[in-house]
Amino acid sequence: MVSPAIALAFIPFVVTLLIRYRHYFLLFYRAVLLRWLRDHATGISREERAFQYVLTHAIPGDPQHILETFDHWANHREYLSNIGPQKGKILDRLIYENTPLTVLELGTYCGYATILMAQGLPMGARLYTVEMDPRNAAVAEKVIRLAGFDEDTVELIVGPSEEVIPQLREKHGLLKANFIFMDHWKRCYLRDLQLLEDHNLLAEGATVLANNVIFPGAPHFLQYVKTCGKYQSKTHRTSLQYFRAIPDGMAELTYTGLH
Ligand SMILES: C[S@@+](CC[C@H](N)C(=O)[O-])C[C@H]1O[C@@H](n2cnc3c(N)ncnc32)[C@H](O)[C@@H]1O
Repeated sequence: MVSPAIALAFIPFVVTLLIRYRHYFLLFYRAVLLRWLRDHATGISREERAFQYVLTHAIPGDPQHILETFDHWANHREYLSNIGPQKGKILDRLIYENTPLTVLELGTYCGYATILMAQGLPMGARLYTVEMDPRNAAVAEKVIRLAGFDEDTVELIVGPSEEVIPQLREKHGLLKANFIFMDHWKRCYLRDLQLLEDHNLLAEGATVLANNVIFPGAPHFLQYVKTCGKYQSKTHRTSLQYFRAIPDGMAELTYTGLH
């Protein structure tokens, strides 16, 4: 039995923890608890609820307005795992600077970053986006088509990246990617980068942008890109999507092919 005196001594420690990590607790509350409660109350997923809001508030065929409507929902209603406006600016600038003809996104979610990238692509470019959760993919498909992008511009592939990547060339006609946006589960980053290398799917000079390398973090991935000799890399320091108080970053790699 813990004596009341010892229990009292822990109170300042617990209060300090609560204050110090309050943004992470708030994130847990918004992203996990609230989501769970509302999923049960409404019987539909958070992503489907966000889509219904977008459908009734956004202008069809206007990708920018659709992005802003998602941002409004995520800021004022429920948290979403979209890349969000702050990191979106970095992604938008890199697409503009690189003018890639073939783009691969790993982790489509609701299609937010997909339409952000698609709206900046040069004529004739093609974007492949991979999502393993069929419910998220169903939402993304509707969002991408609502934004006005057809199958020739954006192809959504439903399946886990480890199964899809080896089939990209034969089944989907992707010869080499010039721009890769990695935004799926962080533990898959290293494995999938090596899969892309092994299947010779990275064009020389290709840009790889990896999200959330600080929070939740992808240490093995970062260690590999720094030591393998195949990439030049830098980190864009920013904050977690829709949570300015939580530091995060995106790693930008340039594939040199040398090792
Ligand atoms: C952070 S969200 C992606 C956000 C999206 N890129 C955006 O900014 O709009 C991560 C998504 O990756 C998907 N995912 C996770 N691991 C995956 C894998 N191995 N293959 C394909 N999709 C995956 C999840 O189902 C989830 O929808």
